[in-house]
Amino acid sequence: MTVLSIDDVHIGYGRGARRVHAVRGVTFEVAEGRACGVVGESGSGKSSLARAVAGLTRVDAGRITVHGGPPVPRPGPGGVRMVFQDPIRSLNPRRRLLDIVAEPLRIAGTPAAAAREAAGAMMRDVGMDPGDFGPRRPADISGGQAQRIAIARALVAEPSVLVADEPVSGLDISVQAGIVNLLHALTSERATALVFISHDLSVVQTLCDHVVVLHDGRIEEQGEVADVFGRPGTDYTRELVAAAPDF
Ligand SMILES: Nc1ncnc2c1ncn2[C@@H]1O[C@H](COP(=O)(O)OP(=O)(O)OP(=O)(O)O)[C@@H](O)[C@H]1O
Repeated sequence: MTVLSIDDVHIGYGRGARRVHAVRGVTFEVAEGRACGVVGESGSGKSSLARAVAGLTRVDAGRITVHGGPPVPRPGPGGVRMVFQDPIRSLNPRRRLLDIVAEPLRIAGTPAAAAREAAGAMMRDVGMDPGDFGPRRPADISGGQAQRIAIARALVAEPSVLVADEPVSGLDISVQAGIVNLLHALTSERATALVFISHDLSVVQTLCDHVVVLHDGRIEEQGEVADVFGRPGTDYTRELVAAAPDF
């Protein structure tokens, strides 16, 4: 079943001669439990699209819907949550990790004790023992552990869509695979639609079913990952594939 629908979306910044058309008529869909990669060179519009899917950037034209309604950046029906490139900066440095993971549930009105219990279970799901890590603060953990906490916080209130914007780019190579496997396991188990923004084609190939190639804000091509990367249909995609190390 289609969860996320992006229909002829346009996003621009600024006015007049300085106007930048960041996204120009992008259309694609993501079904439940499926992962869609969005790739393209720097400035191709990936982050603008990601933020719009999360309801954080206004769309100038076209429509983004989650289960038929507008995306909302909070828990509940139509909920879309994001994880970002810099996990430590995305976590409140003053709060304990268990409280950080519990916060979306508290916002959604879950009583404190139930929220803490669910947050503890979610921490276990991302491989962080709540007894050990729950009382710690973001400064006490590594980047990979912080990304696990950010993923736990994003998924604890069961959003319909998770948008991950370069979630492993800032991490040590040795911890990247663990985070990618975790994203795959958690989103497919929960039937969460995943939009995965990355410049790393090999990570997209591991994680995603479908891929959308963006070029200057337009879709260059899209399709099943094996087809697009295995038999690129355009010179732009061919160059992206050729430029990818270890590919
Ligand atoms: N807040 C903004 N104000 C003005 N222009 C912006 C803003 N955000 C993005 N842009 C411009 O929109 C275009 C697309 O940027 P965007 O960040 O979406 O691309 P990207 O593919 O995510 O790039 P990167 O990989 O470098 O993050 C670029 O030309 C960028 O300069």
